[in-house]
Amino acid sequence: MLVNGVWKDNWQPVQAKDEAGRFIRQASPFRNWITPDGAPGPTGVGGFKAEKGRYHLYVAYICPWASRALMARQLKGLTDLIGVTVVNPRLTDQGWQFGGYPGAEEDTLNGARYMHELYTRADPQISGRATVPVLWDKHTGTIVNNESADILRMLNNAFAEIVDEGPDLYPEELAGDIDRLNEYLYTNLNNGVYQAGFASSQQAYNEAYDRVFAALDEMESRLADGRVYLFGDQLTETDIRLFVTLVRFDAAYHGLFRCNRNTLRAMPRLHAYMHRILALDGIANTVNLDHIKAGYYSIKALNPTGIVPAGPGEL
Ligand SMILES: N[C@@H](CCC(=O)N[C@@H](CS)C(=O)NCC(=O)O)C(=O)O
Repeated sequence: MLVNGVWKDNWQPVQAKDEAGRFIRQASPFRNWITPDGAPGPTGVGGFKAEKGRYHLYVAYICPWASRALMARQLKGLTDLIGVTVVNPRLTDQGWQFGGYPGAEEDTLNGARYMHELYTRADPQISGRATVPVLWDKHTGTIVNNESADILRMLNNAFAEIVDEGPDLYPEELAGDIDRLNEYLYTNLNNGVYQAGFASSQQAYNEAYDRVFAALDEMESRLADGRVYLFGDQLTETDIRLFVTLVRFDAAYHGLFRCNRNTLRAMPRLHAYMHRILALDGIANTVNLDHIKAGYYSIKALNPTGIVPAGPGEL
């Protein structure tokens, strides 16, 4: 991680935890928004007007948070407006690296070798982890935002005056319900699997495991009335947020993170729901099973040998 702009290479063992051994995720420092006219968004400062070719996304296919942003870019028809660079799925002592793995790309935009170089370019004194996703502004040479919840929401309408495509992922009439279900799913499932995986006490693991499966059971029941998506016929950002965890479940969380009461495949409605979303136009391009497995199983603190399991071969 970065400390006052300098990289300290003990990345892996230093996951933050509370007194009961529960994994704590750090808050994202860059919280500006792209808006149609460059006015400030809900957080941060203004100056980031929606323009074709001005912004770039740095992502990892292994990463569920980055994949939220990739999915929104795809669903909202923004692939020609916002470029993407995919990092190497295997974590190094210097964090995320560019190139050096099939499907990983060099940083032709900024010429960085590691993601942390972009963070210090944006803020030479920065402290913290150099996470993905990063939404980069080519005009000012800085990070607009590195919080996937913000990026997912801003891509829903920031570019609406240039490209008006895809479903409304945050319809006004559902906003309250979406916010509530997002929070529930984040706490219990999206972050819950990480809390199970990075727990450093039995108690912390047990708590997280119970919450993960309670949430999965609840979502399986929610789909029992035959609804297509979580809120009915309309795909929303909550579906994206659930999907990115489901699509990694059998390949990474079931084994590496010990969320092993059952596989996702054993939950027929959720499994079919996951495939329904995977089949949407362009979404399969945002999912790379090889990167997911190679990436998660490269976390040395959890898998010192680095051996990547052969299965599951398909989702
Ligand atoms: N709150 C952030 C979390 C992003 C995050 O934790 N990304 C992970 C990959 S899945 C990462 O980059 N980890 C590198 C690190 O922690 O050093 C978001 O949702 O955008």
